[in-house]
Amino acid sequence: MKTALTIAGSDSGGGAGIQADIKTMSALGVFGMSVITAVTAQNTMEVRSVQNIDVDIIRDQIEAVFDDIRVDAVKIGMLANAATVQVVTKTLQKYKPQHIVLDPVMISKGGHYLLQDSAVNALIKELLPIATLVTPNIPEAEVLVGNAVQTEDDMYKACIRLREMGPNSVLIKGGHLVGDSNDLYYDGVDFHWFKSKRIATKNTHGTGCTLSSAIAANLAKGVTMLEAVQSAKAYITTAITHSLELGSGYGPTNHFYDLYEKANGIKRDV
Ligand SMILES: Nc1ncnc2c1ncn2[C@@H]1O[C@H](COP(=O)(O)OP(=O)(O)OP(=O)(O)O)[C@@H](O)[C@H]1O
Ligand SMILES: Cc1ncc(COP(=O)(O)O)c(N)n1
Repeated sequence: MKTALTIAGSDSGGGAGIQADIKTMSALGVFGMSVITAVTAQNTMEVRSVQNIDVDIIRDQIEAVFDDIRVDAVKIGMLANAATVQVVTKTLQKYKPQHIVLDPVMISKGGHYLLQDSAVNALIKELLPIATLVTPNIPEAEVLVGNAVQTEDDMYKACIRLREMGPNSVLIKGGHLVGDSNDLYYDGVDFHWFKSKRIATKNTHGTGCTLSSAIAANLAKGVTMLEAVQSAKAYITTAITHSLELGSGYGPTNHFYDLYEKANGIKRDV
């Protein structure tokens, strides 16, 4: 069986973070493993408190997995602070996984900081250069490139700038723009739009986590990056279309594989 490892924060509400990642990997028929960087007390409305995990324990979790189990792809989400960015980078450099999908999580839907401002520099200098793909949303792309990203033209420019910062490829997500929810991909040669109509729902908690995990799961199965993003976009679109009315805030996406299979005519490949 193919495997994928998520390095991210825990969301007690189950909609984002590690929980969304493992649900996505399971739905796509990939064996999910986890390194927990922080424990958040969170629901669909708010992040109440956060306990960052000691860097030694983060390093030990990564080493425990890699020293024993083949890892076909890695997905990185919430990293909380500079020390965590540094230990994750250093430990991954030791094992050199083939695929690293970096979702540069910064702020939750409810406005809580999930990455300290002082960690952004370490993320740019250390982690971006070893990423296979980086998947910022619009506000994250703005922080990383240092200017506004609001139009399609801005997205093209930000993709080029981000790629110069070291990752093999870039996917800027359009979920935070008005109008359709179109994501722009750039691999240094070609641009590619992954488009979908905006689905009228407030239940979009964990959409970025789900998308990046689906890309990692697809890469673990051995498809090309373009195929991995294409089918992950189909997965997240179905997951948002059938999102769940749970809680009073931003509800979670839906990971029932049968819905995805039906919507896209794809058979499970385990
Ligand atoms: N209302 C929507 N309708 C259709 N697609 C959407 C919608 N909202 C987000 N998406 C898609 O979901 C994916 C994640 O994008 P988004 O910009 O929401 O990421 P994000 O802000 O990092 O997510 P999160 O922080 O909630 O995990 C993208 O493919 C985006 O186009
Ligand atoms: C542990 C964790 N990781 C990531 C997110 C981002 O998701 P969202 O922007 O939907 O709140 C989150 N809220 N919590």
